[in-house]
Amino acid sequence: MASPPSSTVKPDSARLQNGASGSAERFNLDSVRESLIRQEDTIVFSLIERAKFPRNLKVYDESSREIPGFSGSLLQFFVEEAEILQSKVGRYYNPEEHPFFPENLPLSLLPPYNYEQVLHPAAASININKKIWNMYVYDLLPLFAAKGDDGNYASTMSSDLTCLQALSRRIHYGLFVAEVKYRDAPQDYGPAIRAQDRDALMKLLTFESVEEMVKRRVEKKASVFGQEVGLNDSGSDKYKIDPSVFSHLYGEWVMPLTKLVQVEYLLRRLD
Ligand SMILES: O=C(O)C(=O)C[C@]1(C(=O)O)C=C[C@@H](O)C=C1
Repeated sequence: MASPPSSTVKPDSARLQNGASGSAERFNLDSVRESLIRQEDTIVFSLIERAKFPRNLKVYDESSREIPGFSGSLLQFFVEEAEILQSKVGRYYNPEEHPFFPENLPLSLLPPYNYEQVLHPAAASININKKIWNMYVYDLLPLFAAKGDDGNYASTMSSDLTCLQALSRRIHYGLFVAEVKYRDAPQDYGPAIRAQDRDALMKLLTFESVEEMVKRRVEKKASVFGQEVGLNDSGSDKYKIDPSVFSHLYGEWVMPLTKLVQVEYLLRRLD
């Protein structure tokens, strides 16, 4: 596998909005990867927080009729209402943010912040949050949340919202990764885009050595951040979440979905 390309984008030609990296100065493959690395911390911390509560299956029951006039799960109600509020204060002006329930979101009551537009307008049509939702609720939660019900539904859903938004932000960050890669090598990506060749695009944007590093790093972060800390020992082998859950999460879902976002974006990059 060839070593990952380094970016040739001039810093002034495109500035990344204030993203998770906190940097508005550079837009290149290194800065985009730095943001992905920082977002790992957010994801690890948010899942550790969710692990304080048991599964609380009632929250995810789509046939429940708990909320008068609403058909769907308690979590669907909670996230929809949270997004309405967050939209009113401008969350979705940020091109890094993607709502789970984009239908009928109210306009912001605040004036838009002038985020630097580095993405092709086609980015606005890409939202894979339904896949992210199903992955989180049906695949990921059973891997780390203890069986049981403690009735703490509101706190559980608050944690779920934080996890879902962190995962969605990370996975849709593939839009920025793809834009950098295209700008770095239009001569490589152009023919595959014009041929609408998904497989060729997937091959071009995949770096297996980077993926291996990412999996090892998230597992290590989970073992550091999630370790039970006592005063009398130098470290324990008890963790709030089994660290291998994180390498599995990234290997099976986070990176494949980030790559799917990259392919979807690149396919439309020359529209
Ligand atoms: O770092 C990159 O080049 C990316 O495209 C990001 C990412 C990831 O999701 O972490 C995805 C695909 C690559 O194979 C390696 C890593």
